[in-house]
Amino acid sequence: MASVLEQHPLKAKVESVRKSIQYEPSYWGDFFIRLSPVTQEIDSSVEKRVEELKREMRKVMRNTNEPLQKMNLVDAVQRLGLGYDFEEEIDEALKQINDVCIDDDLHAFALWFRLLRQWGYNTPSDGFNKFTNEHGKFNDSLNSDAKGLLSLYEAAHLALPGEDILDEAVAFTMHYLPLIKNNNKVSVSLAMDIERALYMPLRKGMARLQARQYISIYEKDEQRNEVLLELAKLDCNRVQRLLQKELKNISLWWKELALIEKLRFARDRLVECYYWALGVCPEPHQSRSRRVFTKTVVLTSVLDDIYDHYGTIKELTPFNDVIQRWDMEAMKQLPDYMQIFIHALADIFEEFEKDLSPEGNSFRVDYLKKAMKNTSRFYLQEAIWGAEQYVPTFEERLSVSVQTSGYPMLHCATLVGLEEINLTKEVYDWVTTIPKLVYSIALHSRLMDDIVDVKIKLEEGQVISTVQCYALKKGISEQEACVDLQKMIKECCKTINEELLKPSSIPIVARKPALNLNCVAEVIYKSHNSYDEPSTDMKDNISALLVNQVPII
Ligand SMILES: CC(C)=CCC/C(C)=C/COP(=O)(O)OP(=O)(O)O
Repeated sequence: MASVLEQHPLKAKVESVRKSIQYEPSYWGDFFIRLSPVTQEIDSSVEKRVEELKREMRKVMRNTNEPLQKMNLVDAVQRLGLGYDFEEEIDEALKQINDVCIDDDLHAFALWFRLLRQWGYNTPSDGFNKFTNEHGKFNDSLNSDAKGLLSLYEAAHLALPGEDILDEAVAFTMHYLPLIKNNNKVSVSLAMDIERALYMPLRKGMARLQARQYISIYEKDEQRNEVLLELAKLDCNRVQRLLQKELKNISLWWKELALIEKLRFARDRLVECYYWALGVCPEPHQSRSRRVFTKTVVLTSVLDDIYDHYGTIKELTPFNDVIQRWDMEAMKQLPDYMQIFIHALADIFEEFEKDLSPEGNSFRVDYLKKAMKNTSRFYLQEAIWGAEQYVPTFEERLSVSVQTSGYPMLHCATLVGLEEINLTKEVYDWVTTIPKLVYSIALHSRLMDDIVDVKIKLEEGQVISTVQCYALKKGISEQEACVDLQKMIKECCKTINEELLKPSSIPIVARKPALNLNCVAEVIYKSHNSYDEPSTDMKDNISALLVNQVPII
């Protein structure tokens, strides 16, 4: 069969130029390899104390009956990153809360709504009408209720498509929260929480990062539960030691592979990829998922650099053919750097197969292989468009760039590594067909990435982005296009919220990673492409999660 390039009418125009781009070297170098093993030893007395505190907390959760107290407790447990250990208690508490009629207190109602929606209940939003006037606007009398406003703001990020009242809630709270934050009647912890929320609402942040930040807020809260606070701190440090060990092993693999020493044009971002994995699979037991994810994404990053910057079109077409055929013999005709890459790729897939086959799950790896082939195919399409200076329509551009966001493949990679061994083929068929949920996270991350990159000058031979295609379609400036695309991003978030509600034939463990992938995109592409150029924020976040222990007293 003829390759995409040969079929293309503009083939004659393709003249290959090797582009070179200099990325910053890895900020972390060997840092995680050199971490001393003493700090990684999990102290058995800490383990013992953690178990005691957990037992104590289970009792507290079961014995708390007053609805608002119960809700505040569930919220604190989840926000402190301990939800994974109290699933049954939370489930039980939310079943009870679901049947309770919440009064006219804004904080209580908004918290009730958010906790239930987060847990997959399709709680109706019309209960917010009691806080609005006859024109559908929130009552200005609420503007001094700092806690209520914050809860309303957080709840509004759980909106489904068409829930205009929650758009109104975001606008209303975003107007008043910055004003009320500095009011001296607002407690220190509440002011800190408002500041955090305005920067990153709960629904959009990475769970472990938010847990680390919330420990610093919760310890200043006069109504804190001391048992819960101690547990959160010890657990955070304990999990950090486990993650350091995990990252050390992955870093040793990466060092031994020495891919970047051989392919100097590529980004060296192993630690950032692990941070990405930690955002998607935040629970301590999800070690295999993080490993599969990290190895897949770090090689995808190199693949992206081969297609975007280094490979010439003449090299890329046979390179893609070899990936499509997954034929290691056929790669001998390729340049050395491509052979080195393909070897590394084949090796990780072999490792995944070996890992999954004893539990009868090696079939999962076939799905990931297919997803990787797809990504390569679409990367090639972009490279060809770039070389030909082809200007796709917005719709054409989207059909490719949603795929090259990498998110459909990375969702699949997460499901490949998942520790739940009984996931059926139906789940993998589902993710591979790019259902609404996966499409929405892919579109969301693509648009976020392209919006932050819009200030970067197009390299010679690079295809124009979705932002530029949209601006051309509408006859508007790139800045105006960004405003419209931001609205599209908001709609994606609402669709994602909807797709995460119960019931579904796809278990929540397979859908939840989509939300987490979305949150990582929010954090990484917030104001800048912090994957390409790791920002101070990103370095600080990585240090908070993987380097600095929480002070215990
Ligand atoms: C989500 C994935 C796959 C992460 C791997 C690393 C990667 C390709 C990041 C995006 O880089 P970019 O901004 O250069 O991407 P693109 O070339 O698609 O614009």
